[in-house]
Amino acid sequence: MNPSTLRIATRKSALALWQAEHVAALLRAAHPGLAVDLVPMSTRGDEILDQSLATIGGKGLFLKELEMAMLEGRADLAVHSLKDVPAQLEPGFVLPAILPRADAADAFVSNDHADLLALPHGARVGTSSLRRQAQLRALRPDLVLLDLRGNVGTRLGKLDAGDYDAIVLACAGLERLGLAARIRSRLAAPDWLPAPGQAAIAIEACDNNLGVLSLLAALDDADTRLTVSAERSMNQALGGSCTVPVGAWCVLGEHGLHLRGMVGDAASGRLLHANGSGPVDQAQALGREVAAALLVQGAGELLGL
Ligand SMILES: NCc1[nH]cc(CCC(=O)O)c1CC(=O)O
Repeated sequence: MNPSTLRIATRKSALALWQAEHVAALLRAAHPGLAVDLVPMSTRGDEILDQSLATIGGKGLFLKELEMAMLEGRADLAVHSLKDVPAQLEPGFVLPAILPRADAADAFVSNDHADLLALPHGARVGTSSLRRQAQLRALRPDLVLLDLRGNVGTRLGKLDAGDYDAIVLACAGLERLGLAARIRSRLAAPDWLPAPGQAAIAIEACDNNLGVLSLLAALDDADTRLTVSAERSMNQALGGSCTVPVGAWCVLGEHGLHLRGMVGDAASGRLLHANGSGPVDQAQALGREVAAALLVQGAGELLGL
C-alpha cells in the first residue's frame, strides 16, 4: 500500500529549503490527497564552515544526517543538489527521481565589474571550489583567488562587504532564491564547465521502500538522468571525490549524448579537456571513455591518483 504522508529530510539553508518546498509542491500536484511535510535538520557539513571540505571528509557530510533520518524512519526521502551527492551513494540508498535541470552555468557576480575579462589586474575573486579556481586561473592568471565558503546569502554578504571584487556562484542557486539579478555574466560551456550534476535536484530514498519509491518516480526526468549519469560516471572514473577540480557537461542531441570533461589544477591553471559522444543507452560507458581520454593526457597527475 502507498503511504498517505511523505516526510522530506532537508538541510536548513535557504537554498535547501527552497528545493525541498519545490519537491513537496511537485509531489502534492502529482499525487492529489498525499500529505507532504518538511523535516529540516542541520548537518556536520553546515556546522563546520571554517575548514575546507576536503579536510573534513568531503561532501558526503551534507548527506549523512539526512540518510540517518531515513534509516531511522524519521523521514521518507531527502532532497539534495545533485552536485553535492557523491558519485557512489551509501549502500541501501537510491536516487528514484532526478528533476529537470535548471541553468547549469556558473555566475560571475560583482558589484563593480561586468565580467571576468573586465576585472582589473590583480583583482580579488572569492571561491573555495577547486574547479572554479582552476578555470579562473586559466583565463586570468593575474587574479588573487581567495577562499569563500558558506551559504549563498553569506557569500553575497561578504562580496557586498568589500571582501572581494567578484565571486563565482551557480546560476541555478541564485535563480531559485530570486537573486538572478545578481548574475552579471554567465560562465558557461564549452569554455567553462560546471560541476558534474550541477543545477539538477535529486531525491534520495531507501532502496527497500517500494511504496515511497513509486510515488517519487513520478517526478523523474529521463533526459536529465541520462546526461547527469554520464557526468557522474566520468567523475567516478576519475576518483569519485566531489572535492577535486573536475568539470563535466553532457547534452542530449538528436544523435545521442555529447559529453565534455575537464580536469584542472587550481595552483597552475593548467586545464585538460576531452570530448566524447555515444548512444543514450551507453551513458555510463561514455563517462568512463571521456575519463580515460583525460587520464591519457595526464589527469591522474593533476588529481593525485
Ligand atoms: N556548493 C553548494 C551548492 N550546491 C548546489 C548549489 C547550486 C544549485 C545547483 O547546482 O543545483 C550550490 C551553490 C553554489 O555552488 O553556488
